[in-house]
Amino acid sequence: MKKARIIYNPSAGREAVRKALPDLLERLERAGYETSSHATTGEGDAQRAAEYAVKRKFDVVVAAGGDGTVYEVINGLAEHQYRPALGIIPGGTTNDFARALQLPKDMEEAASVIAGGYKKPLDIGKVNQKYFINIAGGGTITELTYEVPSKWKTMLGQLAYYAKGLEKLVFLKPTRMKVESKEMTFDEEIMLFLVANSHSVGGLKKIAPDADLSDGYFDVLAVKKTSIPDFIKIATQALRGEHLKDPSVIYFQTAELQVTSEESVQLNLDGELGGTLPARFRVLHKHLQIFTPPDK
Ligand SMILES: Nc1ncnc2c1ncn2[C@@H]1O[C@H](COP(=O)(O)OP(=O)(O)OP(=O)(O)O)[C@@H](O)[C@H]1O
Repeated sequence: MKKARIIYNPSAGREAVRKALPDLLERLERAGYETSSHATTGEGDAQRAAEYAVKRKFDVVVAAGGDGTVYEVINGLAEHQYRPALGIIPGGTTNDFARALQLPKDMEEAASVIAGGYKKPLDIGKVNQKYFINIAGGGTITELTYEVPSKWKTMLGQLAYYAKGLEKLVFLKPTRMKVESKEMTFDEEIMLFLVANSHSVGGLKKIAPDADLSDGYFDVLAVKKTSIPDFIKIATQALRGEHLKDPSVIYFQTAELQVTSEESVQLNLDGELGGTLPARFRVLHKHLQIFTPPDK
């Protein structure tokens, strides 16, 4: 019998996953899996739980929670030779990656996607000794995701991110960064820097419109130094995916890049604080088998 383990964050999404867990387990059992679960206890625990699942040769690991839980689980799986297939249950506040995969918002329906058995080999990103699957970023505006207090998330849900974003905009300042790759090299003052594996982050579903999770490339987007009103204009255009023609926007594809700065720049990996520059980014092509809705 195939073994599936659900690693879930009991505090995510106002305890939504904790409440749904019995139904999620039952859905997988009906699909023929022997199931077990692990409730995470705090930072780093989902990664340790994923490493345990690798060691015990589970067939499937399910990350149930928000993007932070998915990020930790990926980091527990990525560097091993044997890697269980990954299922995702969107139970967090924003669920960017689940959205990029076009998973159903309803957790039981997302469990049915895993039960359905259709999966694809997808790319992930490696940066220094860490891994990400959705989007990595740098620049003061990207600090907002890990600076949102969890109390705000409980009270406001996704609005908490917009509130923090507005606060960050007021203090937005450019950072000088040097980006080097085979395809493009620049040394500029940057308002926002993104290395996208998928096309969607936050409410911006077309921020990296050409990003494809299995093409072997990152889509790199940088916004050069602008005034705050111009930055807001570009952000508004990004809602419709119309920001790429702005002269302040640099956009290109590459499988590998090196980023350095003389300033202290924190890296945002899938919404979590993931170390600082300098950083070397590399695509690990089709590195993880991930359950998705079948192609239409
Ligand atoms: N039992 C727990 N109690 C409190 N915090 C936890 C617990 N388990 C994990 N965490 C923390 O929660 C973070 C991840 O939260 P997660 O992304 O799953 O949910 P979220 O914050 O509601 O959603 P989103 O990331 O989409 O905003 C982890 O980085 C970890 O530090």
